[in-house]
Amino acid sequence: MATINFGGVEEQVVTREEFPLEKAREVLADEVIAVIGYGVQGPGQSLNMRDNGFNVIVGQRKGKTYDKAVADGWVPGETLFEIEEALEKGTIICFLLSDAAQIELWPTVKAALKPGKSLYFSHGFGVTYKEKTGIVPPADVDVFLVAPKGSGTSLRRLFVEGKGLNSSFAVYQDASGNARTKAIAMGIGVGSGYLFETDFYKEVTSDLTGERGTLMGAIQGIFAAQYEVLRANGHSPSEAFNETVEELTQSLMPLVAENGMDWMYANCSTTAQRGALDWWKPFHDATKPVFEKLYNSVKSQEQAEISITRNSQPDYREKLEVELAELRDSEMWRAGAAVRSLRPERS
Ligand SMILES: NC(=O)c1ccc[n+]([C@@H]2O[C@H](COP(=O)([O-])OP(=O)(O)OC[C@H]3O[C@@H](n4cnc5c(N)ncnc54)[C@H](O)[C@@H]3O)[C@@H](O)[C@H]2O)c1
Ligand SMILES: CC(C)(O)[C@@H](O)C(=O)O
Ligand SMILES: [Mg+2]
Ligand SMILES: [Mg+2]
Repeated sequence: MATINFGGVEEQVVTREEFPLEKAREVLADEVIAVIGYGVQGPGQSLNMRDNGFNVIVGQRKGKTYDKAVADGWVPGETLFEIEEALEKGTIICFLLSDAAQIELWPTVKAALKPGKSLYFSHGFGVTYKEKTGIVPPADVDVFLVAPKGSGTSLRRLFVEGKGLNSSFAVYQDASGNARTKAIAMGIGVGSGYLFETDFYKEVTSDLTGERGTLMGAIQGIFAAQYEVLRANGHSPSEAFNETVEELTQSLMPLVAENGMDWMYANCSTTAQRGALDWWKPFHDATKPVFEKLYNSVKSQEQAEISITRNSQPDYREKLEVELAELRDSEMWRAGAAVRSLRPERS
């Protein structure tokens, strides 16, 4: 473990220098890694591991997603199987169904978890909320997680570009005495940049907060609020969209990603810097109570309950699609589609 100073706090992280791909391949040399589910994380993780030289198979029920797996080069009967068959063949079971679907499939997965096998998650959800999910792994299997901090789509794209997402890892149960090493080897295998250690509870709590907060929920809320104010004051959709979203994603966030917030500020006018330095605090003060409410709702398991109940309904996909369509069909995001189509690289 390398000791890294994160803003004054020292943490131990695993880097690819100290745990190279070669070592990960050695650790997992005798394992058959069965990726169960081919939604978003399934393709990213399985393709990266396959390209990294691991022995990987995919388990996916028949349908559109199965066909996608075939198109991605997984071969039926050789590296692509029905879920039950993949569970049988795998020694490390990567449980990458949606969190709600994991509940339904758990009895089947549990039956396949013979002593000595490992159960791998990419979220702390299933076992942390075991009273709600019923996911209680047998005592004689290793249970660990690697949670890439980003979409499976980005995990794959960055890997192909020779880059990587950072991932957290955690061990829930160490039956073999080797669970932590296996978890790290899996983290390197799926294409992580560096790996930071956590536990299942902290992973699920921070993850649910982040995606409801700044990563997805809060950002849409703030975009919508500013766009509405600009529109109500006579600004055109293109002016409002450019000043709310397009400039952020195309110009300013890449600067933040490159070298931090002060670097982005420093590359804007002193007029902009003066205003931003004055206004970030009122935005902070206005939103902090909302973040506190959100964190408490995660902590009380209310968010887990909502997620399970809503995503277990037979028509949950259709209902999500209606809500996504509402976003897509809003004036702001329709303006966004028009703005994107006019980017020089797209025209
Ligand atoms: N989406 C991400 O990028 C992301 C990022 C980090 C962690 N995670 C975690 O990774 C895990 C997988 O998430 P995901 O977003 O890739 O999942 P997903 O919602 O894309 O679903 C994955 C698969 O589940 C299958 N499925 C759904 N219901 C099923 C059922 N009843 N029986 C059998 N198969 C069923 C689908 O066919 C699909 O292949 C979750 O624990 C999630 O929290 C996801
Ligand atoms: C990609 C995210 C938001 O980080 C992940 O947590 C998810 O649930 O999809
Ligand atoms: Mg999440
Ligand atoms: Mg996440």
